Amino acid sequence: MIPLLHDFTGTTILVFGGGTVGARKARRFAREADVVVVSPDFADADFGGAERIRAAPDDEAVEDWIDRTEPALVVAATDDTDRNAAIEQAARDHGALVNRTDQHGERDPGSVVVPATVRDDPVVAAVATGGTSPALSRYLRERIEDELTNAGAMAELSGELRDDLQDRGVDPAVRRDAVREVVRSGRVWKHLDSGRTKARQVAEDVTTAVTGDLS
Ligand SMILES: C[C@@]1(CC(=O)O)c2cc3[nH]c(cc4nc(cc5[nH]c(cc(n2)[C@H]1CCC(=O)O)[C@@](C)(CC(=O)O)[C@@H]5CCC(=O)O)C(CC(=O)O)=C4CCC(=O)O)c(CCC(=O)O)c3CC(=O)O
Ligand SMILES: NC(=O)C1=CN([C@@H]2O[C@H](COP(=O)(O)OP(=O)(O)OC[C@H]3O[C@@H](n4cnc5c(N)ncnc54)[C@H](O)[C@@H]3O)[C@@H](O)[C@H]2O)C=CC1
Repeated sequence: MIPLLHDFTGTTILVFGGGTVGARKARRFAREADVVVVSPDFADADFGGAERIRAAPDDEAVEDWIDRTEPALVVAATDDTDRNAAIEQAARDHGALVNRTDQHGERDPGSVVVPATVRDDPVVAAVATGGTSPALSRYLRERIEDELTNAGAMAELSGELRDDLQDRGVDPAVRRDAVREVVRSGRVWKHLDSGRTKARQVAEDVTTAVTGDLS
């Protein structure tokens, strides 16, 4: 399985099942999508501000919910395997992506897996185990969390320098070397701890060492 990134901004995501698993997925997706959770009852958990609707849809009602909400992704997180299978089929029939939470192993196209995720925006890292050991995904996610400290700031800083070099017409090969040096520079990383202004100065010194003085 190959991880891809998907932008769900402006879409609706429909979750069936209000247990701890439904809550975790709702939280995950509510950061950028409008999430609707349909379930006869709800765990005492954080649903990330998702809209909660109390209902216990049968297979036909599942189809109605999907028709009505036109979701980009449907999450099947009920505790009923047959119902989850019907939810998967209905999502497919509607051309939506589907996340079966009660299965692991091979998947058909359009059936997606949710990895463990670490963020320091705009940087994101994901861990999955091919469904073999979600507990390990979680543990590895915890272990790499610290690795991403300041990665977001580094992405923004090196992105700005990349744009600057592009604007100044620097040759692509030189530009690439300069940006590579910046993201690998221990000094730039160190200064990101204490603020962006100094880090930017140090990063500019690093790029100038590669490009020569362009002024
Ligand atoms: C296939 C997949 C489908 C999907 O949900 O997309 C799936 C399926 C199943 N999970 C089960 C169990 C657990 N899942 C977790 C945790 C997470 N599960 C997540 C993803 C995935 N879970 C996908 C594969 C990802 C991969 O490839 O690794 C994470 C990473 C992402 C998220 O959910 O947000 C999130 C950690 C988030 C974080 O902390 O960062 C824990 C750990 C815990 O709770 O502490 C346990 C208990 C321990 C254990 O079993 O490992 C069961 C068995 C249920 C049963 O026993 O009946 C099934 C069904 C089955 O395996 O058949
Ligand atoms: N993917 C993952 O990360 C994990 C998946 N699982 C699997 O996920 C499923 C859900 O796990 P939990 O949240 O712990 O279970 P749970 O039993 O706490 O929650 C299931 C929820 O589904 C609701 N439900 C039942 N029929 C429904 C219907 N027709 N429509 C909508 N909602 C309905 C129930 O009322 C309940 O609120 C289980 O099948 C379990 O095997 C379990 C742990 C982790």
